[in-house]
Amino acid sequence: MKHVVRRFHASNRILASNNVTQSGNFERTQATNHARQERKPSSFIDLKCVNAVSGAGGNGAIHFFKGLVNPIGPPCGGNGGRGGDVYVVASKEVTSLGGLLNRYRAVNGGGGDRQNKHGRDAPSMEIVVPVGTLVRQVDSLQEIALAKQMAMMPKEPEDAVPEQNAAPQTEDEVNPEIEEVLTEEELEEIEAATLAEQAKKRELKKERQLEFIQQHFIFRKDYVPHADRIKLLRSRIPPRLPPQPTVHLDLSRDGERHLIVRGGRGGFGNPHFSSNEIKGPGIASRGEMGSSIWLELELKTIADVGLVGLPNAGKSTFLSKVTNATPKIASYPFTTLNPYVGTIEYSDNHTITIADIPGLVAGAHLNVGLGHEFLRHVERSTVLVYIIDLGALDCASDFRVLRNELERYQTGLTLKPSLVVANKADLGPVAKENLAALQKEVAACAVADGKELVVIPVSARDEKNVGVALSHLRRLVAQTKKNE
Ligand SMILES: Nc1nc2c(ncn2[C@@H]2O[C@H](COP(=O)(O)OP(=O)(O)OP(=O)(O)O)[C@@H](O)[C@H]2O)c(=O)[nH]1
Ligand SMILES: [Mg+2]
Repeated sequence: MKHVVRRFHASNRILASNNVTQSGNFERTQATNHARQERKPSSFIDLKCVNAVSGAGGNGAIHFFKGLVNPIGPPCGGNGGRGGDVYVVASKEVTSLGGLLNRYRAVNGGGGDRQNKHGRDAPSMEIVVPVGTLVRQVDSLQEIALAKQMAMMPKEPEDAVPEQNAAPQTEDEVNPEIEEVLTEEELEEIEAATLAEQAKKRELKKERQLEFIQQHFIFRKDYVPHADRIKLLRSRIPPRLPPQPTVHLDLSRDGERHLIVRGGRGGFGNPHFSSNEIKGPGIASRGEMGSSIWLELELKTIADVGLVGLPNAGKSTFLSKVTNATPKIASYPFTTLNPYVGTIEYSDNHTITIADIPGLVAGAHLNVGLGHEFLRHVERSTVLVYIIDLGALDCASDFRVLRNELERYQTGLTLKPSLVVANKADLGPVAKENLAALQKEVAACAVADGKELVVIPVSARDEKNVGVALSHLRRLVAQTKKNE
């Protein structure tokens, strides 16, 4: 049998300090400490938040051809280039989110130049993620904090009566009592003050308008546009593009590529603004700003088969015998700390991918052991394989524990087409006795679910009966895919 393997990087999965102990459960004691000491920190990460920022467009330029006759010739400022887009790409060459940066910032577009030279368009930037990554747009941390703050702010009582604003008095409606009291000079002073106030307001409005215009346009040195030009320029501001839809992607194919944030458009050089009225425009437009969004990336392995079992049941041994994956195998629990994916290659070159994940224990949903977060890696498997240790004290109870944890992770997960591999069948009479008890329990579950559930005794270590399990797996995967 030929084997091809896709392997996740070694893990630095955080061994969350978890001292929860329940009777009958594994405690994360010496065994896990052992595993922790033996493993060097590495980069397996299956959940990550990244910030994607597109590049700003380049500014348009203000230039004029200079001739011998005419020192200020026709306008020749080039347009600005486009800012870089940010894409997300799925690649089977990448197996973890561990290598991703926290921020992806695309380059800004180049500015325009003299002699109608346009700025260069910036290259796009790619966030390369493993196949099986889910990409969701989320609020930035600041936005989440702000929303929380707003929610905590006391609301205005509904029955509060709004303050009655007295209608402004016009000149003719001056309170007669005041008129009686104020002298003519005093009234003139008030009038002058009001006029000054109004002039100040007008000035302020003009300043604001200019500021707004300057956000979109660049002017030749010392040029301050008049009110009519400001009005004209306002009408020349390019309309905004429709907002991009919220990002929500499931990257399941190798090479899949999606636009995440669009780069800003480049600004126009001054020739764009020449017209019959304006022959030598000292104006160019600025490039559009880039956009920034936050993405939550979650890796959920897509394999045909997902192996689930208690620690030490022999999942990694099984994987190592049916593929050429080389997971660590040892006689202490929690040897496997991050998912592995291997490929079973049948003699007719048919292939099936199979994912081994860290062991589950009772209470994994409460973060006992390594927790049940790793189940995201079998969630999307076509078929589940329960690996049960026939040397354990109570195999039937082990099977119940596994099913319970699967259901707690995701309701209905146990209804997936499944196979029970009763491992360590080489252990003699104990194994035989346990196998009978397990078969009884599995049969009861199969009846309750109305599903076919077969138990295949194997010895992964001695490679006994493994071929039967593989044939059964192939049939189950094919059948399920056909029905989908
Ligand atoms: N007797 C016997 N021992 C086995 C068999 N399969 C695995 N083992 C032993 O069981 C122990 C655990 O095997 P692993 O494959 O590391 O178990 P695991 O389920 O991957 O364990 P975790 O990664 O800790 O969850 C090792 O000492 C293996 O040699 C088998 O078929 N028979
Ligand atoms: Mg293992």
